[in-house]
Amino acid sequence: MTAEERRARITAEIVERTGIDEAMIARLVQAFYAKVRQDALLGPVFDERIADWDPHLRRMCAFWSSVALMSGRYHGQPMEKHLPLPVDSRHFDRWLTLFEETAHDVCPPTAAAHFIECARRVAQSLELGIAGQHGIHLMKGERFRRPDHDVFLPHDTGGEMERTA
Ligand code: HEM
Repeated sequence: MTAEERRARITAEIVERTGIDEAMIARLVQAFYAKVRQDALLGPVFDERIADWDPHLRRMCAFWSSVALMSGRYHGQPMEKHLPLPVDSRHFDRWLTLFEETAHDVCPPTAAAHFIECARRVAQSLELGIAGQHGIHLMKGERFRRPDHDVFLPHDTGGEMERTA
């Protein structure tokens, strides 16, 4: 079996088990970013960088198709895009909360669980990468927290650049 055939087989298995298809991905992406754009913590971080949302949403559909269905549709470098962002564990927690809410609203339970598992994995690796760029090697269970003057926050919440368990 070729690598392409193996990938097609894995995709077919995920589709059969979860019911995820491109239409469900499009609904999830639309609903999630509608919430993100309204969010006091995350909205401004995106507004600063995304002028035209249509290409971003198309990229995010391709990304989720690649991650959730192993379709190979996305060709990009998310880590590079996230390293310069003024974010820390607070933003990742909020991102995941909104994503999980949306997945449960938009998808059947098995599909939601699959998306959420993938999202947690990618979020963790992005947070590890961002911490690493600041010279902090996060150990298992540790989180990346920056001083507030170095991070976008809608209001003052306190904190130093540190690891937190
Ligand atoms: C702290 C939470 C997050 C924030 C504030 C954030 C913000 C952003 C922003 C502003 C961009 C556009 C960057 C640009 O075009 O210059 C972006 C792109 C992207 N984000 Fe995030 N993000 C977060 C978490 C995540 C997570 C957890 C994932 C995956 C599960 C993710 C996946 C992506 C992808 C795939 C892109 C497109 C990269 C490309 O252009 O190819 N993000 N994000």
